[in-house]
Formats: sequence, C-alpha cells, structure tokens
Amino acid sequence: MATSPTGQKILRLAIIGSGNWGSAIAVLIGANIKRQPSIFQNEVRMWVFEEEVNGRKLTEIINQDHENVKYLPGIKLPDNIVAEPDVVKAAQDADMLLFVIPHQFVSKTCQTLAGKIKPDASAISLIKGLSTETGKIGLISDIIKNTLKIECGVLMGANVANEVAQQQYCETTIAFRNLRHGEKYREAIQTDNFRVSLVEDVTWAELCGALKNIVAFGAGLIDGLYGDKAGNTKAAVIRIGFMEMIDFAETFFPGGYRGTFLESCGIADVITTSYGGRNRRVAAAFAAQPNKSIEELQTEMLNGQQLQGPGTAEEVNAFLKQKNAEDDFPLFTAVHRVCKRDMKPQDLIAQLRDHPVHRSNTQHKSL
Ligand SMILES: NC(=O)C1=CN([C@@H]2O[C@H](COP(=O)(O)OP(=O)(O)OC[C@H]3O[C@@H](n4cnc5c(N)ncnc54)[C@H](O)[C@@H]3O)[C@@H](O)[C@H]2O)C=CC1
Ligand SMILES: O=C(CO)COP(=O)(O)O
Repeated sequence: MATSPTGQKILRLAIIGSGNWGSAIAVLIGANIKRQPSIFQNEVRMWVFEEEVNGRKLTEIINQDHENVKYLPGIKLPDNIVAEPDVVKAAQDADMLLFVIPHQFVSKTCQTLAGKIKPDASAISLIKGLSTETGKIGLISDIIKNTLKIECGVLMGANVANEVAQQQYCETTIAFRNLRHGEKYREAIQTDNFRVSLVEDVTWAELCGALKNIVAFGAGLIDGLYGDKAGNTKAAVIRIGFMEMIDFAETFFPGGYRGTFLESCGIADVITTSYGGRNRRVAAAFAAQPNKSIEELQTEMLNGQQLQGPGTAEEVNAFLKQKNAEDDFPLFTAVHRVCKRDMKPQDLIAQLRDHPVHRSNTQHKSL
C-alpha cells in the first residue's frame, strides 16, 4: 500500500468511462492530482470502451497522442491518464471510482466489476439518468452502491463537457451521505475554475441531473420550432419543467432538501442544458425535421455520443403510467409523446395551457 511520509494511504483513482464528459473530467483530475502527490497516486486509469478510430484502437490513440480524438477532439489529456480497455484492470486497484458512462450501460458494467474491486473503495456517479432495472424507477448511484457494495455519491452540475475541458469557470455539486468521502472527491476534482459545493442530499441532486434532460429536450423543441424569437415561450417551458422536477422529487422520493434545486445541479444545470446541451441541439433538429427519428439525428449529429433525455423521458413516463400520474406531469408526458412522434412538437404548448401551476392557489411552497 502506498503511503505518504506521514503514514497516510495515498489514494488511487479510476475513471470508468471515456466519452465526452469522462474525458473532460479526466483533463481536470489528471492535472489536479499531479499537484497533490501526498494524497493521490499519479496514475489514473480510465476505462475506454474499445473501438477503432481511423484504423487505430482508441486506447492506443489516447495513450500515445494524449487526446480522445473521437469524444473530446482538440483537447490534450494529461499524460497520467492511462486508457485501459479492460474495465476490471482499470478499477481493481482503485480506492476512488468515478463512474461516467451513459446510464443504459451501468448495470452490465457493475456486474462485471462485482467482487473484483477493493472492498473499502468508494464511488461517485457523474451519470445523468435513472434506472428501471428493478421494474421500479431508481437511482443510478443505488445500482452502483448495491451491486458493488460500496458507498456511492454523485457529482451533478451545470457542466457542459466541452466548456469544462476548456477550463471555463463553472460550478458543480457533489453529494455524499458521508461528507468525508465527498471531501476527498472535492480535493481530487476542484480547480480554480471548477468550483464544488458539497451537500448531503444525494437523491435529489441525482434526480435533478436526470430530469433536467427531459426539460432541456422540451426547450430545444421550442428552439427548433420558433428559433430565437420565442424567448418567453422557452422560459415558460424551462420554468414549468423545473416545477415538475420539484414535484416529481417531492411526490416519489420524499425527504430531500428543497435548497438542492438552487444548487448547480438544479436550476443552473436546467439552464445550461436548455441552451448549450446536446439534448437541446438534437431536439431543435427533431422539431425542424419531422421526417427524421431521434436515433437518425443522434447518429448524424453526435458522432457516437449518446443522448439521455428521450430515454429518461420514456422511463419516467412508464413510471408515471404505473402511478396513474401522467396528467400531473404534462411537460414530462408531452416530451415523451413528441419523442415517440405520438404528438407533434407544435402541440407541446397546448399541453401546458392548463398546467397544474396555472390553476388557482398553486403558489409553490417556498424553497
Ligand atoms: N457530455 C456532457 O456534457 C455531460 C454528460 N454527462 C453525463 O455523463 C454520462 C456519460 O456521458 P458522456 O461522457 O457525455 O458520453 P458520450 O455520450 O460522449 O459517449 C458515449 C460513451 O459510451 C461508450 N459506450 C458505447 N457503447 C458502450 C457499451 N456497450 N458499454 C459501455 N460504454 C459504451 C462510448 O465508448 C462512449 O465513451 C451521461 O449520463 C451524461 O448525461 C454529465 C454532464 C455533462
Ligand atoms: O449534463 C449536461 C450539462 O450539465 C450535458 O447535457 P447534454 O447531455 O444535453 O449535452
């Protein structure tokens, strides 16, 4: 076991995932831990779902050229970030595991890792999405926690990956039930331009990160229909969506702290994704090109990156149906129906006219 001169264990990190966000966070972490050799081991293994790019393996490109040319082109990765195609080899020696893969791949990845990681490791999920694997809607951090039998917190925030990788100033929210773990992750991640707020409300922070993708997709539909001439309409969609996020959390996951919605993971992430996210961009194209499916647009526009909003809208809709609560969440429901082409994007607004927030005496309980 590596220890510092004062006898402290020197911690090893692993990044499980290497898409747009995984690569961006690797830029920050690689540079950051180099400055803290008494706390963190220099090498960080990053699991890469192997693929060929221009006739070369992506791991080989990353390890030789220090750039993820497919998912974060144009940005250098620090040389202590080591791409590893075997997820077990990437994770087995790590004390701190950062999960950052599209949410549909989490269960399988965790099952591969179960029993093969350090029993006293901890994890943090940077994944924005929900799980439906138990037949009920659940948190991705719970899948990680329950499958690997380790503590798992979340990092959620207004963090469009390309901007983070360019080291533009922004904020994020780290949530851990055990704040001591959260502090370690903050030490590894926080930089002058990536400021971390630490909270204990894991559940609502994670719900914010997942649900805002549905709202941003709705906001993108307005952009696609009306361009930049409908600022008021887009603001209404964002606000109504934000209110549905709060109601969803309070109704189905009671016990959180309303202030969580005012953290970077809440209002700020809804705004940035509704203006600069992939969900917004693909939704705008989807509204403007009625003959194309989301899958076609994702392939054409995102070069292998994965959209999370439509999948989350579908999962949330299935859950709302089970609870007979579709009508209580008109925006979530309408976005799902538009994604399935069961409803025209133009009809989204009609679904919002009689929204619960416009009925009498609906002033929202104060945050
Ligand atoms: N990109 C962004 O700006 C941000 C993304 N996030 C979240 O981070 C999570 C990961 O997204 P990104 O890093 O953007 O990924 P991405 O959408 O850029 O890339 C897709 C990734 O999935 C991998 N993949 C493909 N098939 C796979 C399989 N069968 N098993 C495992 N991995 C496979 C690809 O190799 C690639 O690394 C998502 O939940 C997203 O919502 C959160 C904040 C910002
Ligand atoms: O989560 C994000 C910004 O915080 C990124 O959102 P998109 O997946 O829509 O790009």
